[in-house]
Amino acid sequence: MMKIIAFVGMPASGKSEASRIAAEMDIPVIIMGDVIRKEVLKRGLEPNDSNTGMVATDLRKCEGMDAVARRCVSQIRETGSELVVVDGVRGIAEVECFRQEFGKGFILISIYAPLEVRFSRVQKRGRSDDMNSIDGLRQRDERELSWGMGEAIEASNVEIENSFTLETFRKDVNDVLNNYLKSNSEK
Ligand SMILES: Nc1ncnc2c1ncn2[C@@H]1O[C@H](COP(=O)(O)OP(=O)(O)OP(=O)(O)O)[C@@H](O)[C@H]1O
Repeated sequence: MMKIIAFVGMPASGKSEASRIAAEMDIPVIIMGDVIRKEVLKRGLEPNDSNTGMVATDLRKCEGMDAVARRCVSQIRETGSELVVVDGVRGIAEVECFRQEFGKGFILISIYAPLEVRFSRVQKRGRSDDMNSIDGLRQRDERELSWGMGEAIEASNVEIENSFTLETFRKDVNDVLNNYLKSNSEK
């Protein structure tokens, strides 16, 4: 059975870090945001932050909350890989779409780190769209939750805590992914 693993979690919980670990293990990673960037280019727009946000909202309005997930399904199948990681699941509608498509082969992993820990990491990350106060991060959390992130986290099959060192996290993610790689090769 084809296995699809997706990471979900609050902003700066460590999802990109987890996907990077998968890529290092030579597992194909499908980035949901790329679907939106592709659509931005198709519409002849400049791929900046505001256009990306606008197109993401528009796609969901026109085609439903699972629009981006549905566009990813064919890309996932085209990899021809038995194990694929999907980066960027944000809402329960997307989880339902993948569950419907891949059944028990879809595995959702939530990543958890407390607000204060995430904020200190955001400050170190210094990404242009990052917030510069803990209230800013709290507002970002609220926005994500209002789009169904809370339900998606609740629907996860496994939780990985990322409150410790990066080394510990990398080992934990590696162990979980290896488990699924192994259970694939046993069949
Ligand atoms: N255990 C850790 N110790 C120290 N730094 C960490 C740890 N885990 C992640 N980080 C760092 O914290 C920052 C946030 O992590 P990352 O970008 O992976 O989060 P994300 O969930 O993808 O965030 P977003 O939802 O905002 O895109 C990154 O700079 C990452 O390298």
